[in-house]
Amino acid sequence: MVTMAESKARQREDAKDKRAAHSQRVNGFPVENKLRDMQFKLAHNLQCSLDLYTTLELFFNNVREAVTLDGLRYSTPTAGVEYSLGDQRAHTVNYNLSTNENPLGQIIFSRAQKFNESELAALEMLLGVLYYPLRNALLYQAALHSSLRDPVTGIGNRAAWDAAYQREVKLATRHGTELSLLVIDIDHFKQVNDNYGHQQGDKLLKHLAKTLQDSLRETDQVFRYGGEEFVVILNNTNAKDAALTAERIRLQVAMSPALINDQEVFASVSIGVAHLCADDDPTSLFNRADCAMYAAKRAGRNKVSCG
Ligand SMILES: Nc1nc2c(ncn2[C@@H]2O[C@H](COP(=O)(O)OP(=O)(O)OP(=O)(O)O)[C@@H](O)[C@H]2O)c(=O)[nH]1
Repeated sequence: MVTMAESKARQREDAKDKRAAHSQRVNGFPVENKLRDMQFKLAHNLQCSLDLYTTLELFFNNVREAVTLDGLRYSTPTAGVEYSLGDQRAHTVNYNLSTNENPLGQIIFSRAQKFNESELAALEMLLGVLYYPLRNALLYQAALHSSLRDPVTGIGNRAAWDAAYQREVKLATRHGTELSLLVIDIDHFKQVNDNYGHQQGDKLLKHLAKTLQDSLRETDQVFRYGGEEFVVILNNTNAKDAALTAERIRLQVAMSPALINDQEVFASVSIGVAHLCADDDPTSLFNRADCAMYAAKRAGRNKVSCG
């Protein structure tokens, strides 16, 4: 049997529970307390990585727990990043992000239905948590990028080459796919330095890196190995096509003068080609391409030789 006092107390408790439930969710949408918990959880999760793409994925997945979203697009022209997550839909909301005047890029949320005011407020609250992790991820990416770039030519440096080469040989060996390698050395480069000075020599290196990149497919990878030597990894490329590619590069270099001290200076390159065989490892493949390059030099320069 329930007394009158007990019944009143129970009614008071029920009303309290209802108010609490209401403050957690209105029309299926989480409000203040819940959002604060989500902000806290998001801030915690975003501490887990300095990688830009992981940061954006964590953010997207966490925000989706608070607001229904189909897609997110992030772009920053300054860092050359464009990244999409989920499915992009008709209704979008854009935010330009910055801290202390430093641009951090643009985020576009999208979904099939319109966003309402309280959802926009929630997105903005959660975006507030993203600013500093995003800034740190961008700084980390810039540091990583510059540690792997050759400052003279802007292409991958020796460290980038080492990592990429080991990885590509391992992958090609494991999957049984074709892989070829070019070792490219500028002919008589010392004369350019001697005649025009080191700064102009650097200009020629830059010009050559661009000519190489323009002569290759996007999936080919070109690096400055050191000094006036470049290396190119050709994925999914057999020996015959690698030799044709090398010949195309040789001709392109010979036909594209660099502008040095307002004069057109023609350079040439000697190229060694090697194709990955069943019993090759990264060192043996490289040595064959390198020896072939020296054979091309001995044969008179401005030549392609296959090892
Ligand atoms: N400007 C400039 N010169 C460099 C750089 N790195 C190496 N060099 C120069 O590259 C030249 C290489 O000379 P060598 O090894 O004799 O080769 P080469 O003159 O190209 O002759 P061959 O390779 O035999 O055709 C040297 O003068 C180096 O100082 C660089 O970053 N910038």
